[in-house]
This record gives sequence, structure tokens and C-alpha cells, in this order.
Amino acid sequence: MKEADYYESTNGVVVMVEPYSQQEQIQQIVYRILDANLDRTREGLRIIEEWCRFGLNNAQLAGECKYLRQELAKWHTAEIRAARDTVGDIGTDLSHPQEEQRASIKSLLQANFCRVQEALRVLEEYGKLYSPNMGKAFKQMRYRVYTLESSLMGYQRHQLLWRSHLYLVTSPSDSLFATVESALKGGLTLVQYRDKNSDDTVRLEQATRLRQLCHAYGALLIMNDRVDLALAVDADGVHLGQQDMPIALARQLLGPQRIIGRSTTNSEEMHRAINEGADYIGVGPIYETPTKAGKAAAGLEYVRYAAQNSPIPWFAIGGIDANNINDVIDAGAERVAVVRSLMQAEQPTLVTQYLLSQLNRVRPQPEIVQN
Ligand SMILES: Cc1ncc(COP(=O)(O)OP(=O)(O)O)c(N)n1
Ligand SMILES: Cc1ncsc1CCOP(=O)(O)O
Ligand SMILES: [Mg+2]
Repeated sequence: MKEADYYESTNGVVVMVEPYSQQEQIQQIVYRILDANLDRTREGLRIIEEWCRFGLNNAQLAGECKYLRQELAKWHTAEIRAARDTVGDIGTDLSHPQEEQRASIKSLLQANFCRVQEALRVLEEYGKLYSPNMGKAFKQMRYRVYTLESSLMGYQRHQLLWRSHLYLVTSPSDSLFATVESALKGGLTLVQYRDKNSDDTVRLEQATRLRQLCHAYGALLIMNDRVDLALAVDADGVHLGQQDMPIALARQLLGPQRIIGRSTTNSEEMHRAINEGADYIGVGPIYETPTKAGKAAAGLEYVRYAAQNSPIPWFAIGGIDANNINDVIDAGAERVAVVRSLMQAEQPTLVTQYLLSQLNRVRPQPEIVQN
């Protein structure tokens, strides 16, 4: 039999309290942990779902969040809810300074994925004390959330690629970071780190800094030539030339979420790259350029061909600057990539803004002649 505790309430009435057995106390604690983490998971998923729904208009991703929330609700039984003791919870006032501010949607999403995954892990472990099936259910859910995270982050990446019209390919420079940051301030959203001669230690260090910089501005970082370095610095993708790694192999190593670009100089290379699964192509060199000395120009004719035939984003590249960009645009280009125009600019922000303004200009459609 339980021993009763007696205490006198404020109005003088003596109340008898049946204390919990030690086992019951532990059960109550487990219920509280389950209750708090079921709530935490549901809230985190709701935050992610709102972005999938309103930010991305993606019914499939939003649907997956909703499905997971509904699965969670099935485990949130009355006995677990009844254990809630918000007033007695010493954790409600604890918060980390990083929770008070989020630098971007990406960091907001990442923080919430982290929170959901942690909470699911807690549910998995403590759930085993509640029922063996609970442990299994939350383990499966945790894996589904990992898949959701990688689909969502991959989707965001590809969306940003499609929205990008200007592409900066870097060249070695003492002011590499200042130049890139200045262009990012002008609205640049796509950067490729290209350094053909430095040691890998330098490349790793610079590309890591560039990835941090680009992500802080909500831009993508692509690594030139090297799939291994792209993975090592957690870049958003890789750019491969005709002599670089085959796209299929790169895809195996990088997975579906990262971006793979391919250089093309003619229609045959263009169709091959598309069939092999490139996410975008470089089209050029349009003009001869010292940046790729000795490489013959493909010319504006190839721009016209790409404009008519490429179903994936393509970037005209090679010798493009503020003076000739409109010729390239008039030949059908909606996206261009540049090295010197930005790397050698005195004011990269202004040049970026100018190039983007030309690319974003609404062009009059060719007049339809009625007979
Ligand atoms: C956007 C873009 N287009 C083409 C290239 C050229 O790639 P590649 O032919 O592999 O030559 P290198 O850049 O490796 O010298 C590119 N880098 N980016
Ligand atoms: C990397 C590359 N691939 C085709 S042209 C080119 C260089 C373009 O450089 P720039 O914009 O300075 O002419
Ligand atoms: Mg290359």
C-alpha cells in the first residue's frame, strides 16, 4: 500500500495526497519527455511545412510534412498529454541566442530540421520504454525526415539555379573574397570557384570561405572541375568540362540534390550533356577570350541554337562584358557567365547590377506580321 502524505492547504483543510510509487514517478517523467518531444517535432515540422507550402508552392513536400505530423498525433495519447506540467518545467525559459535570430530561410530550415531530428531521436529512445512499436515508428520517421531534408534542400538549390541569370566564374585574385562579396551585394546568386593552379590546401581553404560567403548571401557555390573538392567543402555542385569526369559518375558521387554543369561548344555536345543528366550547360566560348586562350569561339550562331533547343538552363560564356552583352541577349541568351567582367571590375556591385538589369529587361517580342 502507498504511504499517504498529508499537508495543510491555505484554507486550513488537511488534504491527503497519494504519492506515486517510484515506478509511477519514472513513468510520469517518461510521459513528460514524450509529450514535450512530440510537441517539439510537430512544431518543427509545421515550420518546415509552411515554407514548402507558401515559399515553394510544393504540394508534395508540404504533403509529406503533413503526413508526418498526422503520424505523430497518433502517438500523442491522452495519458501522455496528461503528464504535461508546463509550470514545473525548468526548460521553458532556456533559449540559445541563435534561436533569437536567423540569417536566412536556409538557416531557419536547417535549425528546424535539426530540432525535429533530435526530438525524434529522443522519442525513439524513450519511446522504447513506452512501447516497442513506438521506438520502431520514430526510427522510421527519423529516416523519412532525413529524406525530406535532402529533397527540400536539393529542390531549393535547383530553384535558385533556374532563377539565376548571371554567373560569376572566379579567377585567382588577391581580392577574391572582396570581389565576390561586392558582386553578391549587387544581386549575384551563382558563383563558380575556378583556380586551375593552386594546391588543394589553398583550394579547400578558399572554397570553404567562398561557400560560407555565398550561403550568407543566399547564393550557390559551384566547384570547377573537381567532384572530390565539391563534396569536401559542401559546395552546391560541380562544373565539368568535356575532358572532366563523366556526368554519370559525378552524379553517383554527388547524388541527385547537387548541381552538375557541363561545358559545351556545339549542338552535339549540348544534346549529349542534356541526355547525360546535366542540370545546366555552359555555351561558348561565344567570343575568343584570354581567360581560355587558344580556344576557338563558338559564336552567336550557337547562342541562337541553344535558345531554340535547350530545355535546361544555359549560360553563354566567353568574352562577354557590359559592351557586348546586348548582342548576346539579342541572339537569345537569358543567362550569361563571366570571369574578367567582374573579377577585374573596379566596382563589381555596379557591374553586377548593370549586367542583371540588361538580362532582366523585358524585351519586346518580335512583331507578328499579319497578312
Ligand atoms: C559556366 C561555365 N562554362 C564553361 C566552363 C569551362 O569549363 P571547362 O571547359 O572544363 O574549362 P575550365 O573552366 O575547367 O578551364 C566553365 N568553367 N564554366
Ligand atoms: C572558363 C571559360 N569557358 C569558356 S570561356 C571561359 C572563360 C570566360 O572568361 P571571360 O569572361 O573572362 O572571357
Ligand atoms: Mg574543366
